[in-house]
Amino acid sequence: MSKNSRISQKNGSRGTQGTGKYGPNSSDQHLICSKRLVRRMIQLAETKPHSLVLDIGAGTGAITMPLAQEGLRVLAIENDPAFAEKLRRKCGEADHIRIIENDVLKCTLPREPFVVVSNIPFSITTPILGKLMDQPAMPFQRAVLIVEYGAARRFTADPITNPRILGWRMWFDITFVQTVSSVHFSPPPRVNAAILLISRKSRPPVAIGEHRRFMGLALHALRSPYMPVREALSGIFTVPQITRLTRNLGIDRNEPICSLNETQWALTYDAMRHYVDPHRWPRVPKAGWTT
Ligand SMILES: C[S@@+](CC[C@H](N)C(=O)[O-])C[C@H]1O[C@@H](n2cnc3c(N)ncnc32)[C@H](O)[C@@H]1O
Repeated sequence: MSKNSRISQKNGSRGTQGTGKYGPNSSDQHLICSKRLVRRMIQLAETKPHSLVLDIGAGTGAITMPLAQEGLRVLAIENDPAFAEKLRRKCGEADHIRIIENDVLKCTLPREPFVVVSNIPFSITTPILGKLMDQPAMPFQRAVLIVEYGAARRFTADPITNPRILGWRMWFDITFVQTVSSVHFSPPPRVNAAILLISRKSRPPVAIGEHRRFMGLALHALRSPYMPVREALSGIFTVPQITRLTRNLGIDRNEPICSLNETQWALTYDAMRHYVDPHRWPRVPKAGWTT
């Protein structure tokens, strides 16, 4: 594995197999105990031979080991010292598995294309997804993740009311694959889980180079998601421009702004770029913004 491929919480019941109650993740250690579930996840990842695959929150290797057996290059990230040590012992000298004992949120992601197959710690689901998708220019390609059921529903729901999720869904397809019963984990979490599939859009409706400016529009327009389109866009477009735009979008000016789908957002962004004076464009958010 190249040097460049370095990887520069609150619910569920308490786990007891890692550092346990004195460790960093005592409520986040629900280990997979179903080989069939792991096989399904690997199948959904559609990796190519020698793909670089990240296992975020690798635990004792329920996903890492089968990934390595497929001949894939695996980067296993685990911040519990006891789990990391168990994993190191299991992996032995395997040179295509690299273990990073660190907090995933402090790691630098690889600079080469990579895939993620993980049963992630539920309590940091949003920060992990943000790390993967807030900067779509990064080489992250695809993820098969076990997340909490409610989170999987939230990230795939329509209408999209949250600008950060809109930003993710403009460049990535996010799909709810299936519910996963809590009996497939040890100890079982209090809630069911789900498989979430994320894949980079091959033809995103807005170019990657426009991402920050698009986020300016999304943050401004969705500041109050159920506001009528005519009001939400009034600081940017003139009244005649809004009339023309809503006609082109095939919607009523009084519909809530959150009712726009990804294609309609792209058309709105395009109209702003072409017909609106730049001094009326919403401010571009600073690097590191989140909502
Ligand atoms: C749900 S368990 C999954 C373990 C293993 N992948 C499995 O499926 O059996 C989540 C794992 O993430 C680890 N973890 C929690 N917070 C973390 C963080 N900030 N950075 C890295 N690993 C973390 C926990 O120690 C735990 O091993």
